[in-house]
Amino acid sequence: MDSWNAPVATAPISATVIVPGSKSITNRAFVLAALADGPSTLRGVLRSRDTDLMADALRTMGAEVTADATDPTTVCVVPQPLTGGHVDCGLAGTVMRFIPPLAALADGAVTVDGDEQMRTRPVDVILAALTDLGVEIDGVALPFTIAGRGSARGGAVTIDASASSQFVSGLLLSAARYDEGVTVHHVGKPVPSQPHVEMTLDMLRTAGVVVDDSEPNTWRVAPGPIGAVDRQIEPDLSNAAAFLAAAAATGGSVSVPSWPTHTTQPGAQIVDILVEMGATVTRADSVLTVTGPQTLRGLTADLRDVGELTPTIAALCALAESESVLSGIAHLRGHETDRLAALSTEINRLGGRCTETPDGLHIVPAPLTPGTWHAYADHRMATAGAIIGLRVPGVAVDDIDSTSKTLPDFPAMWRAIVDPAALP
Ligand SMILES: O=C(O)C1=C[C@@H](OP(=O)(O)O)[C@@H](O)[C@H](O)C1
Ligand SMILES: C=C(OP(=O)(O)O)C(=O)O
Repeated sequence: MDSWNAPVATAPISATVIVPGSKSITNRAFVLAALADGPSTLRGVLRSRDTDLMADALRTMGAEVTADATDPTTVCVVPQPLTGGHVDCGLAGTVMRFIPPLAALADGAVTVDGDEQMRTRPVDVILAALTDLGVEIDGVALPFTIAGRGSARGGAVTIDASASSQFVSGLLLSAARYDEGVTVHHVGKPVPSQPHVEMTLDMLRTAGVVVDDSEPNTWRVAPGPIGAVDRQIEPDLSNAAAFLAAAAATGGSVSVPSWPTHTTQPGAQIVDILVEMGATVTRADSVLTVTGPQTLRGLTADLRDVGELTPTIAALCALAESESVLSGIAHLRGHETDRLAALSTEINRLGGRCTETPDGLHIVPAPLTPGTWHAYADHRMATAGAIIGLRVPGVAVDDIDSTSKTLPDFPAMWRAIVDPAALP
């Protein structure tokens, strides 16, 4: 694989970026549509490795998932009786954690496997929960097999979801189709990425599912139909964050149209974080614009709710003029790669000063030097390298293609904002 020379910003970046649909909303919408009481139309769907894997998984299990011939981001999903099959989850946490509860409703065995690197990402909690709910499963890690029986009993289950909010979301998304519904009770350290759980609840309610979340750490989904929807998917705000960070890093301005007024996406919180680091933000109609400061400040923040923003934020912290303490993100050790180890190794490789703490990172200003930035097959590590490369000449990202996990056009989009004159 060829390494990619990160383009250097020779002037403050000034750009407008059209950001494709949200990975998290797309993959939830796919699951709900496959379980719904009629055909759904999803518009503004993200087309990327993670979302195409989800579409393939549902097709394998019998659902009709068809992209519009002229607009691949408009997808029609027609539910069909679910059957067994083989599912590849790649490196997509949403596929590995959202498919097993749905597979329990299939008539036949569903085997699930994924990338080599996926085998170390936690999945045992959701498999144990399904076993408690009466589902027969062979395996506690990838590859595993769910013995779908065409229906599942459901009931109440207690889990420790501190390693991933996706354990909760996965169980809730299919829960209405279980005979007794499903009640999930969490015990243990706090559930990370709470906005992603809110996103699940919000999308279930939009589909007419009755969910009770009135007790802390307990979610009750009543049995019943899941309504078909015609849904416009919001831009992916965590992907948008990398482009807004380019404005923050270079003292430039980046605008993102169609920024939602209300959203459950944790990526929206990048705006407050960039303001904390010295940026200014304006909004005109639906266009959000971030303008970077002359001097980027370090950040002290608990990122538990917004863990997936960490690589983007850490890249900015490595460029900042004061120290940063990022906490609440021990669970990132189970993301696409151990992100705390990866970020500290790569920042230090370029001459930076970053140390891992038990639940985060401590980053101290230091001049950065040229070198190779390793992505570890992690899309957000790759974009973090690109952000640092804006300000540090000679940074090469070893695997920029890993960005295809959620944003296949990233290299061209990045080139377009840094060096618009070079466009064909
Ligand atoms: O439900 C979702 O769509 C996601 C939940 C979060 O996972 P964790 O709770 O495992 O961090 C987030 O990091 C991931 O990118 C997407
Ligand atoms: C943690 C992430 O992804 P996944 O859905 O694979 O968990 C992410 O996109 O930052």
